[in-house]
Amino acid sequence: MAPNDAVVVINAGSSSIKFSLFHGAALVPALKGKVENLYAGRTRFTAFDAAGRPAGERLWDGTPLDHEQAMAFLIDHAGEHLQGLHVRAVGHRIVHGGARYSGPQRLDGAVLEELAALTPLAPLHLPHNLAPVRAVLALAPQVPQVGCFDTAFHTAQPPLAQAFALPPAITERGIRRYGFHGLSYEYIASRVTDFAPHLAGGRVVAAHLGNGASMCAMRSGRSVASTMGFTAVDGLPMGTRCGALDPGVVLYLIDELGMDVAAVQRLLYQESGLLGVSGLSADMRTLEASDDPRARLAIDLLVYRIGRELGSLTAALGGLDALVFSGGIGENSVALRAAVCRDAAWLGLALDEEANAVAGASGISRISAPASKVEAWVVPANEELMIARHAAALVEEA
Ligand SMILES: Nc1ncnc2c1ncn2[C@@H]1O[C@H](COP(=O)(O)OP(=O)(O)O)[C@@H](O)[C@H]1O
Ligand SMILES: CC(=O)OP(=O)(O)O
Ligand SMILES: [Mg+2]
Repeated sequence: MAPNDAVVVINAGSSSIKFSLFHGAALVPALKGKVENLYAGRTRFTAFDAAGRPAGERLWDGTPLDHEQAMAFLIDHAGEHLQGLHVRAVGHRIVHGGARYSGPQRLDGAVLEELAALTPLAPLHLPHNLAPVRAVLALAPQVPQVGCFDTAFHTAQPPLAQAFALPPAITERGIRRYGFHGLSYEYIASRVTDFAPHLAGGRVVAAHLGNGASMCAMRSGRSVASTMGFTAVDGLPMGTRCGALDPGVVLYLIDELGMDVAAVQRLLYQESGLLGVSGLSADMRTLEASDDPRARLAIDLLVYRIGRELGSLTAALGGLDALVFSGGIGENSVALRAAVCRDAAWLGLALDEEANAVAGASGISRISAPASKVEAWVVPANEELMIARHAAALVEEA
C-alpha cells in the first residue's frame, strides 16, 4: 500500500450501510459514515472525518431509501473524498461463507453466485451484503473486491463445538454450527495482546451485543465455541431475533398453528427478541428509557440469557480469565453491563462501578475491580479495520 492507496470498507446490514475509508500502509482511518433507517422511517446519512468532525449529513424526508439507492448515493458521495487517492480494494463484510469460505476471498461473478446460494442460511443479511458488491462491480469492475466472512474466525473451533447431534448424512450437507460476528471477535483478539498482555494465552469470553448479538469463547485468541450456530438466529435474544429456541416450537408453529415457512421466518427473525418480548422496540435505548414492565422483561431476559451462556462458554474453556463487552449495547449500556457482571459474581467477577459508569465508546477500558479474579473489559467493536487489513493483505499478495 502506497501513501495514496486507499481501502474502502462496506458493512451492509439489514437496515443500514456503514462505510469506512482507510489509507496508506498503516491503514489510517480517514472517513467513516453510515446510511441508516433504510426501508423504514427517515433515511439518514452521516459521515465523520478521522478527527470525529462532521463530514456530511443528509436526511430523506419522503420515501425511505433501499440498499441500491443508498449505495448509489454513497458512491457519488465517496467520489469527493477519494480525490487524489487510489482505491486498491473494496472490502465487504459478508455474514456467511458456508462450508467453503474460511478466509478472505476475491469476489467475482462466480463467487457471488455461490454466495447468493447461501441466502437461506442468512436471510436477513446475505442479500444486503451482496447488493453493494454487485453495485461496485457494475460501476468500477476494475477495482478488486474482497469478501471477509463472519464465519471465518470460527473455523478454528474443535469439531465437537461445531457438531449438532444429527446423523452424518445431514452433517455432510453443511448443516453444522458455524458461528458469526467473527470479524468483531478477531479484532478483539488482535487487541488483547496490547491492552492486557497477561491475557494473551488466556480464557476470554467476548460478548458482541448489538442489533445482532452473540458470545464467543476464545483461548489464546482463537475461537473455541460460540452461541450462534448454523444461522445468526441462534443463541442470545437480539433486537428482533429470538435466539436459541427448542426446535419443537418450530414444528408446533407449523403443525398446530398452521404457520407457513415465511411466517415462521418472519416471527423468528423479525418479530421476536427485544421487540417481540417488549412489544415496544428493538432499540435498547428506548427500552431502558421506558417504565413499561414489558420493556423491563425484555432486558431481564437478555441479561439472564447472557448469564446462562457465560456459564456454558466458561465450561467450554475450563474456566474464565476475562469477559469483554462490545457492540452498540455492550459499549453503551452501563446498566446492562452492571447486571451481567452482578450475575457473574459466582465466577469471581467483581465490577468497578465507577469505571463501568464512564466506560464506553471513547476507547478500551477495564471495568472490573482491581482485586477481581475475573477481569471485565469494554472494547469498542471495529469490524471495519479488520476487513481493511484482510483486503489490503489479499491485494498486496496478489
Ligand atoms: N447509549 C446507549 N445505551 C444503550 N443502548 C445503546 C446505546 N447506544 C446504542 N445502543 C444500542 O445498540 C444497539 C445497536 O448496536 P449496533 O452494534 O450499532 O448494531 P448493528 O448490529 O446494527 O451494528 C441498539 O439496540 C441500540 O439501542
Ligand atoms: C451476524 C449478525 O447477527 O450480524 P448483525 O449483528 O450485523 O445483525
Ligand atoms: Mg453489528
